[in-house]
Amino acid sequence: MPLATTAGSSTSSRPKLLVAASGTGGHLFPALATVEQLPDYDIEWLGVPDRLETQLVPDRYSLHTIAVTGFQQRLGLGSLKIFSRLVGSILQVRQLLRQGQFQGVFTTGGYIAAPAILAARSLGLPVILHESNLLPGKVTRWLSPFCRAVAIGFTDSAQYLPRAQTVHVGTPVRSQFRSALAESQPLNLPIPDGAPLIVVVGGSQGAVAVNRLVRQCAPAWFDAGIWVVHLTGESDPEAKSLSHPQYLSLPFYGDMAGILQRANLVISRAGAGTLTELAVTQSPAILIPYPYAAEDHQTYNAKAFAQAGAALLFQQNELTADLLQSKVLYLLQSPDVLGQMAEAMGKLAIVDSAEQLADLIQTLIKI
Ligand SMILES: CC(=O)N[C@H]1[C@@H](OP(=O)(O)OP(=O)(O)OC[C@H]2O[C@@H](n3ccc(=O)[nH]c3=O)[C@H](O)[C@@H]2O)O[C@H](CO)[C@@H](O)[C@@H]1O
Repeated sequence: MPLATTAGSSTSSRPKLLVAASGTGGHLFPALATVEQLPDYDIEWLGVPDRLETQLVPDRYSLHTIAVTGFQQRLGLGSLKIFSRLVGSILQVRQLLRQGQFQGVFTTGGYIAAPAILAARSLGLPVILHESNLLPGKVTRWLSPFCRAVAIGFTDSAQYLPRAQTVHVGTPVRSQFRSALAESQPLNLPIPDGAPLIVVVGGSQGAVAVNRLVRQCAPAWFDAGIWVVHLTGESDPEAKSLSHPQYLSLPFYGDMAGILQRANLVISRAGAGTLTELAVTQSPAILIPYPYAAEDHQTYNAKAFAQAGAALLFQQNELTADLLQSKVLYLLQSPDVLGQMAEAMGKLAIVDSAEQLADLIQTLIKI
């Protein structure tokens, strides 16, 4: 498949950086937050043709797309196909890097990182990889020795990357989070001032199983005067099945900084992006890791937050509606406990992570 580009490349004497970030909000938002801090760089993007980057990137940067898929555990015909596709995509990225005269690559991991790292390495170009999860993904573990530096979101990730140059920077959050911290803006949602508020978020794609549990619990919460903002994701067929004056359901919401800051309690999956945002906004949380995430990596993330006292952790298979309903009621009636959790969240925050990562890029990738 040929390399596709959505906008013309620019030519200039500024350093040129190829950003390889693709798939989910968890990969894209930290990358966008970082490059916002690199105004002196010419940025172009590498992604795939059918994921979130096609919505988030083209307005701001040229997006080049290639066809790559995930890596399978077992060897077989499928993996041979993936391998030959990988070789093809390495060649495409090599050509892009050479023709575009890029000085280096910045990637947030995942399957797009493999051809990007290998192509850059074959041309002797520096790569900086950011890994937001506590348990680094496979591509990060395999290819981190080829990167000039691996910036990590959790200090404990370093133990899984013994042959990499790791630097702990946390995970960058969008600039909306930093401005919300500086001065809180009114929310564009009709929630009365002072009403207790639960926000439910299932990562950038929503979480159908969590949504179902929340809808079962919600009537008891409404009776207790609690409001619920439910970010359902786009793919929940029952997303519109509950209606109540204290209930707002949205497939996706843009002002995450505002809503998380306003929440008394957040019920969430345990993707690294959302966890970082919860820390920055000091929002106490109940975490329900996505049970089918690669190598159960969300449980590793969630455990770090639970052990710090910032969140309660429940595995989806042990969490009944009764248990969730009563935990939430207990927490919302225990302001001291919520206060301690919020404080513990704040201690996990690295608010200037984007700046730290941008500094690292500027030190290692220049003309
Ligand atoms: C299912 C899965 O494997 N998810 C992974 C994916 O992130 P995934 O995108 O699923 O989840 P994350 O929590 O990392 O990020 C979600 C992002 O979407 C934003 N958001 C969400 C809902 C909404 O309505 N509006 C909105 O803006 C959140 O604020 C956050 O910035 O990559 C992350 C980084 O490798 C991993 O930690 C996650 O485990």
